[in-house]
Amino acid sequence: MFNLIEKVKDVNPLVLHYTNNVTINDCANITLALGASPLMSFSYEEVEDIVKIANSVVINIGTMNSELLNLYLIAGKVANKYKKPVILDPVGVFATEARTNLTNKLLNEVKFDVVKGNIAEIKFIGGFDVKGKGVDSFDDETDCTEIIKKVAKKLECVVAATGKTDIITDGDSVYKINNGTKKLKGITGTGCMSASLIASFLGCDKNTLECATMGILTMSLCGELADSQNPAIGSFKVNLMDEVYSLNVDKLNTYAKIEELVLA
Ligand SMILES: Nc1ncnc2c1ncn2[C@@H]1O[C@H](COP(=O)(O)OP(=O)(O)O)[C@@H](O)[C@H]1O
Ligand SMILES: Cc1ncsc1CCOP(=O)(O)O
Ligand SMILES: [Mg+2]
Repeated sequence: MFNLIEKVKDVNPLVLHYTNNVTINDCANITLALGASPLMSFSYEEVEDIVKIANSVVINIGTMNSELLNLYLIAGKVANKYKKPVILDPVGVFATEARTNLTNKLLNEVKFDVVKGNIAEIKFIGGFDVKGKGVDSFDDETDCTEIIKKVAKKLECVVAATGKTDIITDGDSVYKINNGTKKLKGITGTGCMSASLIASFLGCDKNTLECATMGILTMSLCGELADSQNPAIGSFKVNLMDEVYSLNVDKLNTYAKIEELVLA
């Protein structure tokens, strides 16, 4: 699986984003740092043409508005039509009824390959009680593996839930990642950027579970490495980008704290 870090650079997939206007620039830059090509769009006019040329599609509802609701739906459906892998980031799904309704509509009408959110967002989609505020999760205390597996079974796709321990599962096999640093919560967009990383891997390989795992591992591990000298928060963000740019198989072999649980 770690060889995907080289494959993504060789393939240089085109990663189409329908994303929020808070972290859009960071998503573009992290995609480039990993070795893929970002493309952002807010246009109805080009959906069909632009999805056709993309290798993968991100739909992130973070700053949705009434004009964008249908765009996300159309983009998702066109991605399905052209068999392009598509990932949903249901940012703040638990925060407002409008976000909940949009997410439910997307999940009902689009077949997603991956749904990625923080643990509170994913638990909420599964119908569980959550601890969160706005776009942030405070749901880190207990092991949520069984809950996240249930959500993956319900959604019939790979689910990636981020937190102190990241959990990635297709409902049967599970990867748990114990890299990371609290500082990743101190800058906005580390969740959004994780979706960009997953989509970059999805654009170059067919193993959805491994691509999702590598996307989350890249963020958590690079965050940990970026924090090794305890930099202040602004420098941490710069270091994070540098670590993603220089991540390789050797570093993954040395530092990844990843556990695989396979169905007995
Ligand atoms: N308490 C924590 N300790 C270490 N890493 C964390 C912690 N919480 C989140 N992370 C990491 O931060 C990144 C973003 O996750 P998260 O903050 O859950 O997403 P979001 O930004 O969507 O809310 C992930 O790589 C995750 O592993
Ligand atoms: C703060 C904020 N508000 C709307 S979208 C957004 C960015 C959320 O980014 P992330 O989910 O990566 O924390
Ligand atoms: Mg998020």
